[in-house]
Amino acid sequence: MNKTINLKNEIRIIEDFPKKGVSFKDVTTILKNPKALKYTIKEMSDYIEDKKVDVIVGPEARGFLFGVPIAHKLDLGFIPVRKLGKLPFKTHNIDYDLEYGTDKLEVHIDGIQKGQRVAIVDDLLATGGTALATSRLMEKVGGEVACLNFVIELTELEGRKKLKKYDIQSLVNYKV
Ligand SMILES: O=P(O)(O)OC[C@H]1O[C@H](OP(=O)(O)OP(=O)(O)O)[C@H](O)[C@@H]1O
Ligand SMILES: Nc1ncnc2[nH]cnc12
Repeated sequence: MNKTINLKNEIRIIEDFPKKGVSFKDVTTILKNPKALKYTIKEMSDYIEDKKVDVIVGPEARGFLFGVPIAHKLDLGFIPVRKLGKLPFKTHNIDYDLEYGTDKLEVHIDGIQKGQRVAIVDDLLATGGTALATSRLMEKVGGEVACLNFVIELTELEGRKKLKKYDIQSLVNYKV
């Protein structure tokens, strides 16, 4: 049954959101469709299962939506990476580039144990800034990035160029 799904048909495109010129890929239409959701979680979990991963990591906010069910399916824990000031306990942080200026991503100091292999899960790879910062944060705290897993990749934004040293999975590609 899973094999009959064409995931692209389950992603809603909204032009000019959140600003003119952006073709927004809306994954809420995957989340509300049980077959599409099951297919997505299975495909990503199957990939991660072979990589000897100890923990699933997901950047705020849409990384949580896919990261937690994948962690549950693989009997692993989930560690959130959040924007500055959102995590309640002590944190390690890293700077990352935004369109204008920089921001910080944080993880709890007891989130990742030294030597743990992590899979970083997010809904979408665009410029790769979020994935690169999350990967560097994992390495800074002693983790090893086993793979990066995305539902969607926007190929013309060339996120992969920033992430050459990592093993990357994406289920669906668009140019932008
Ligand atoms: O490859 P990049 O250029 O870094 O873009 C991809 C990131 O952008 C989106 O998150 P966003 O920062 O909009 O946060 P949100 O999930 O909290 O809306 C998306 O969910 C990825 O995390
Ligand atoms: N085009 C896009 N659609 C959805 N999320 C995004 N994050 C960065 N670019 C995006």
